[in-house]
Amino acid sequence: MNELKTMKAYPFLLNGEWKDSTSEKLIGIESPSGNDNVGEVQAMTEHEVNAAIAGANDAQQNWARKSFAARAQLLYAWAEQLLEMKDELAATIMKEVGKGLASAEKEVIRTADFIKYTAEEGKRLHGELINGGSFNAGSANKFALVNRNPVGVVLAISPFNYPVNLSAAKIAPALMGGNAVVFKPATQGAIGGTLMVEALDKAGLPSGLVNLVTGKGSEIGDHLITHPQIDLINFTGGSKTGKSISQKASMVPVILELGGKDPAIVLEDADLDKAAADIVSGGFSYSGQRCTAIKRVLVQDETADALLSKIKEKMEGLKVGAPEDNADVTPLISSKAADYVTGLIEDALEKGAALVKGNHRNGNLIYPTLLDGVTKDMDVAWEEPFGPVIPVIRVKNVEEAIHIANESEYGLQASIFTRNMEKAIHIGNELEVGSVQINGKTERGPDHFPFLGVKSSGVGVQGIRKSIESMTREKVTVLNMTQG
Ligand SMILES: NC(=O)c1ccc[n+]([C@@H]2O[C@H](COP(=O)([O-])OP(=O)(O)OC[C@H]3O[C@@H](n4cnc5c(N)ncnc54)[C@H](O)[C@@H]3O)[C@@H](O)[C@H]2O)c1
Repeated sequence: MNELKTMKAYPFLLNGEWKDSTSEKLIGIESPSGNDNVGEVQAMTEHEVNAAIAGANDAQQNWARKSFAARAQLLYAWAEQLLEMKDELAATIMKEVGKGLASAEKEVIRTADFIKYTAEEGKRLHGELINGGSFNAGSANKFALVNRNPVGVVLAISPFNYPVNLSAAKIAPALMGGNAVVFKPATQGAIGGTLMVEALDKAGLPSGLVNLVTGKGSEIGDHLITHPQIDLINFTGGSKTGKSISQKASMVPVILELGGKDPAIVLEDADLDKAAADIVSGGFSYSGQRCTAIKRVLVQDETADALLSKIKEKMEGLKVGAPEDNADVTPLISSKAADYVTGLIEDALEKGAALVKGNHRNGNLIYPTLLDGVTKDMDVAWEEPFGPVIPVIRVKNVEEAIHIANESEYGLQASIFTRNMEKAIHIGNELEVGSVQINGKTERGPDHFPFLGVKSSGVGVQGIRKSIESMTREKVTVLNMTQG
């Protein structure tokens, strides 16, 4: 494994061995700035994918018999190894997905914390004993022992934007629950994913318990998700892919974390400085390439001018440039992604939106862009840009803000900025989203909070305890006591 670091073509881990694919096909990974080849990963064959799933299935039998304490030991060791590899991992995340170096380092540290907390939380997963007599007197001689059992082999498919964190956020709870994992990282993000698995391997991973599958999702995705030995699919990515997975994975449970169009609803009594600061960091950090980025602002007309001028002012503080320089706004993941964002901006401007700031492009780097006067006929009012553009939609009143917020196909999170807590809670109750943030930006975490999306934003619940629960199932054993 020592040679892994110096190789440009990264191998995959199959049943305890690091291998090159017999396909002899490699997938090149370019940095988002487009001027650096970060490395290559293997395009695995269907035969190799089958071996990965079969190996995981075999390894799971032994692992399921291990105590929670023994499973936790592997996770602690994994977290240690990740921290030892922090610099290498952070540099890889930076180059591969164009994230500022400091944020990339934070991603690694947060991941190690996540894994350790998962080990702790897993050890506290106690079963339950239910007395039948609480339903009716005739059942008083029955006791249900309710235990949590693994589902079997979990297929973990992760997106590019947090290639280490969102992958470990599937793998660690799955392992703690007694499952084996077949892990398919996003193509861009696959090197970070590979190094993360290397850390797990160094930590003493039993052979086959986590197998790494690399290749293009569009080529091997269907084969993976319809494989009969996959027992649960845990997917994070775009809503289109997620929906197609849920349709094809017939009778196999799915957990889907998908796209979002999180609104920030700003009322006239809000602390506008706080709202503007949160909108700027929530909308533009990592160039808006976050599922929970603020992706539209709904503001009452009489407050809009003051809010816009504060947002504009705070945008001056954003650093735009290279991930190596810790910029907040860096080149987008691909030219296709940048073209998409440019198209949304152009459509809005053609239809009469006012450009407050930005709309400047250099390669895949799009400068933070603020649009005022966005109306419902513009694509940017509804589509997820996954880029640094914030559309501001002016509304007459709170009811209109709630209506437009709920008209979206997405329902991940929403922010409400107001000093009136009762009003905030009322609005929050009306919003069709998984989480509401009162006086704060939309964001994932802390990682032990439940995390979910509704409508096209997802199915199932994650968050450390919830993730373990979502990837295990209850098993009920009924003791029928002899009456007497
Ligand atoms: N809700 C959340 O928690 C959350 C978190 C991060 C990202 N996201 C969403 O992810 C998207 C951005 O990530 P992305 O561009 O990597 O998403 P994507 O859907 O393009 O890819 C996600 C993963 O799916 C794989 N994939 C592609 N086609 C597949 C197929 N047919 N079958 C199986 N797998 C396939 C990809 O290789 C990758 O590993 C955004 O929409 C964002 O909102 C959501």
